[in-house]
Amino acid sequence: MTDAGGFAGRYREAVAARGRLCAGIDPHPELLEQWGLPVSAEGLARFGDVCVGALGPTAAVIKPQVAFFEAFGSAGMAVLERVIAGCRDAGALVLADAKRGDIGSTMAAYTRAWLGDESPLCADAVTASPYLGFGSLSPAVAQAAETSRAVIVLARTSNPEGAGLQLAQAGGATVGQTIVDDAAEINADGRATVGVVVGATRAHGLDLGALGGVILAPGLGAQGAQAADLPDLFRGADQGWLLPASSRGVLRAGPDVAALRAACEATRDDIETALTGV
Ligand SMILES: O=c1ccn([C@@H]2O[C@H](COP(=O)(O)O)[C@@H](O)[C@H]2O)c(=O)[nH]1
Repeated sequence: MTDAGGFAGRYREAVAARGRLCAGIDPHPELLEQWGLPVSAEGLARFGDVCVGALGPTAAVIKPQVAFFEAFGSAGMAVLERVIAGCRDAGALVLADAKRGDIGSTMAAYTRAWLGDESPLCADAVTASPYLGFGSLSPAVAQAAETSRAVIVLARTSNPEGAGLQLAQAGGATVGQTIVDDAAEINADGRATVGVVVGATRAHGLDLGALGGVILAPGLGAQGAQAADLPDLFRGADQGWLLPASSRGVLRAGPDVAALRAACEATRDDIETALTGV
């Protein structure tokens, strides 16, 4: 798969049609129970089917949290493969939230798993940790650029524990800002190959103006962030690239497919209203 505009065109098309929401699929054991499902690979599969049916045709971007599938071993990963394929077939972009990061040679193997056309886990984008050095992500960035996909790197995460590392000074800027700047440099070609994670849970202090890529902003709903916070938090950023994310806040509306879809649409509408003022 190649196209001249890279990931940027596919992403802009998806959010223009469906709005700015990344809907998370996080099958917490508590949610399986709340949905009346067994905490087993079978329950996970039924949870996944409902999510694909409800969110696949509605959300611009769907973010399965890989950890909740891994917890069930190979059976869980088989479910994840079906969820990824089902959401992509329904027209959503899939962002695998795997937060991979390792030395370059191992990163190349992770890249084959999450961004390789031949892989059953192949997604449109994957989250990555740049804390072995931004350059260690080069295999993923190169593969993403070549195949019109994206790598979304952790810059300023939504959890309070991230501050010590991400706000540390590194050569006149915070560590988080150096990640954003490294991403912006790659995105100067207009392809939006590298996005960043910036939590919506607190002021981040980053200059995102030159990023030119997705700003994944988790924290809406269960972590306490609200759509109304977004315009101020992301003032100065190109809000066309802002992609607020919610998992449990939407998933709690299940297991009824129509109710889950309505919760996804309502969250998306709140975000669009907050960002556009209409
Ligand atoms: O900084 C980060 C990076 C990733 N996440 C992930 O997003 C979802 C949030 O789930 P909620 O249920 O909406 O709280 C989850 O998969 C996290 O691993 C994040 O929260 N913060």
